Parts: sequence; C-alpha cells; structure tokens
Amino acid sequence: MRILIVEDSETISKILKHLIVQDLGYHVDIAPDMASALTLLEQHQYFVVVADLNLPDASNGDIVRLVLSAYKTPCIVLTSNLDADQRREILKLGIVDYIPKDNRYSYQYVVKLIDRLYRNQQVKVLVVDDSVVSRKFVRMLLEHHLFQVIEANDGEAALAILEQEDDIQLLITDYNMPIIDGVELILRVREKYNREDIAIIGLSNDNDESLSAKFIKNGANDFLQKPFVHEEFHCRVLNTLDSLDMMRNLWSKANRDYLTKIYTRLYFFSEHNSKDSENALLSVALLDLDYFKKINDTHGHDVGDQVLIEFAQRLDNAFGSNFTVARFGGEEFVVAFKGLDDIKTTTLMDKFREQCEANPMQTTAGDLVVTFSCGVATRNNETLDQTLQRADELLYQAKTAGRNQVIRAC
Ligand SMILES: Nc1nc2c(ncn2[C@@H]2O[C@H](COP(=O)(O)OP(=O)(O)OP(=O)(O)O)[C@@H](O)[C@H]2O)c(=O)[nH]1
Repeated sequence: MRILIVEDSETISKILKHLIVQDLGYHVDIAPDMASALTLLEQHQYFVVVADLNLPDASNGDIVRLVLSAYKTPCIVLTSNLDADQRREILKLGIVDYIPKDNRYSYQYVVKLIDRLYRNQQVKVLVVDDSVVSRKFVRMLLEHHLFQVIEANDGEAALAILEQEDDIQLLITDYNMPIIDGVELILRVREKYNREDIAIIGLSNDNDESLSAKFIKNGANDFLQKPFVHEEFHCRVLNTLDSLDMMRNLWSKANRDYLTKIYTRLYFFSEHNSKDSENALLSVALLDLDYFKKINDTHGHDVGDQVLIEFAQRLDNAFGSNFTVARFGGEEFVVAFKGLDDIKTTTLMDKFREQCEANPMQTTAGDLVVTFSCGVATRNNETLDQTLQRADELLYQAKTAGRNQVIRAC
C-alpha cells in the first residue's frame, strides 16, 4: 500500500511519514511541491494522497483538484487556517476530509483516517430512503470514504436485502417512507440483529424534536437531522463504526477462545441452554485429547498450543458450519449436534476420530499423531448440564477402555 504526502514543511511530512510507517506499515513517498508530486503520481498508483492546500508552486487547492480529477485518488487535505467559505469550497471537491495542521493529534487523526479508509473497502452500507436525490447524496458521501454502498427505496426492500446479504455492517435509514417508516424498520431489524451484528443511523428532515430519541430508544446507534454537512455525516459514521468494532471485539473476547478462536464454553451455553431449545433434539459430543500432557512435557508448551489450534481447526472444519463447536477448557472440546440423535452423532464423531488418527499433525517438533476419546449423549428431559454430565461419564469410560474411541450410552 502506497501513500503520497504533498507538503512543503519538511517537519510535518517527516512526522506524518513516521506515524504512517510505524502504525500502518505502508510505503510513504514525500513530495515538497506540486511538480514533484506530479512526477510521483505518474510513476505510482497511490491508495491515498495527503496534500497541503497551498504549495510553493501551486495554491488554492490546485493539487487537490488534480489528484481527484486526473488521478481519481482519494485525497485528505492538510490546512492551516480556513474560513467558512473556504471550508465549504474544499468539501465540495469530494475530498475524504480536511485536517487542520494545528496540533499533534491532527497527525494521528490522519493515520486513523487512512486505516479506516483501508477497512471501509470491505464495509457494506445499506442506505434506505424513498428519495432518490437523498439516497444518491448519501451514496456519494459514503463512496468518498470508499464504502461499498447498497441502496433500498423502502423498508420492505431493505429487509429483503438484509436477508440476502449477511455481511452488511451499517444501515442508514430515513424516517418518512411509505409502507414502514424508519423507526418501524429499525424495530424489525433489531428483532434479528444485535448491536454487534449491525450498526444503525437514522436520518430525518422532520421537525419533530422527539425523533432523535425515538430512533435511539428503538435501536439506532445515532441520528442525523437533514440537511447535514459532510463533516458531521462522516464523523457520525466513523464514530458509529468505531463503536461497532468495539462491540465486536468485546463480543469476540467473551465468546471466542483466545488460543483456538473457536467458541467458548460461555457461548456454548448461551446458544443451547435456553428454555426454547429444551424440547429440541440435541446430542452432545465431549472430546478430550489423549495423553496431551505428554506432548507438552516432551515437546514444550508451544507445540502443545500448536496441537490445540490444529485440532480445533479440524473440528471446526468438520462440524462448525452446521453445528456448534467449542473449547470447554484445556484439551477438552464439545460439539452440540442440534437435530441429531446419539447414533448419528456417534457415526460422525467416529469418522472424524479415524481421520484424526490417520492424518498426523504438522508441528514445529515434526509430525505428531494425536488421538482423542469421546462421550456422546442425547438430551432426554433434563438440563444441558445433566446431558453433559452423562457425556463426561462416557468420555471417562472411553479413557479407561484404552482411549482413541467414541462411546455412547447403550
Ligand atoms: N499447551 C497447552 N497445554 C494446556 C493448555 N491447557 C491445558 N493444558 C495442559 O493439558 C494437560 C492435560 O493433561 P491431563 O489432564 O493429565 O490429560 P492427558 O495428558 O491428556 O491425559 P488423558 O486425558 O488421561 O489422556 C495439562 O498438562 C495442562 O497443563 C493450553 O492452553 N496449552
């Protein structure tokens, strides 16, 4: 990834380059004037250009206009002082943002913005508005920040798109729309998607002062009154996505095992311990690696970790797309087979056991054959804890019967 800084102050370009290389690891070129910037722009494809508005051989944003029109490259503008008219003019050009050069946090903001732009390329945003003009305006602002934009002209269409595209991260919806309004749409979306799944921003040009609270109380993360200025829109979108990232990180820390990245015990219980699922057919397979302590003792803890990671990956590849696979702790794993009885579960698990035995794991200590023992139990008018307790007893039987086997209740 290549960034171009066009700035006549050597101190500023050096600080910026240092921060970008240190935090993002990108390649950075520096041009002190427009002539050298043009030479570099002819030679390389840049992801973003960070440019000063006034240069020794160009003024009033000539460089910015050129970068945007001739090179179609996103541009972040560095400025000293801007009055209100200059600010409006510069924003109209279609820049990513302008950053005042007045303090060191400004430079950190530039780095943050470049990182965000890089990640935005993977972020899908659904814009819902029955006004084409409004929708296109929001699309344009989002595309300046490199988002992938999908449009819907009413709430029903938005719900259908959300069904098809399961990786939309941000929904931006207007309030006044035919059939269902923005608030009703948010209510429907929140029935299915949590705050770590999708973030929502409401928009409206309605003068009802209670509307922002109504949006937020019903599940929106933020609200913007139309007409809004570019900057406010971008700040709100970036803040909302930052909090979505934070929510996702927190969720992941609680629900994904730090070593193997498969689900934790906590997630396993939250998925399968509800009253609703009490009567559904469910079998659990409790697995424990055989003689795992010996691997740690012989080859070291790091190799033990490699085995745990590889085993979790194999288990997840085999069953993770249809069933819940979790690490219970240490070298113990569990799979919840919803809709399967213990006979089918045992057949699947036994096949997986044979594959594990037949395919040694590649580790830094060489190839290691790793086997596991397993107990399988089907829930039978009891709590999930009781089913797991029975699976644990069967697992113990598998261990004492010689290991490397799957046992179910007779
Ligand atoms: N490398 C590594 N080792 C772990 C981790 N968590 C637990 N262990 C080790 O796993 C080992 C489990 O040993 P034991 O309970 O004696 O079981 P085992 O050696 O597999 O013997 P059997 O289960 O009877 O076949 C212990 O030495 C723990 O220190 C981990 O995250 N990484």
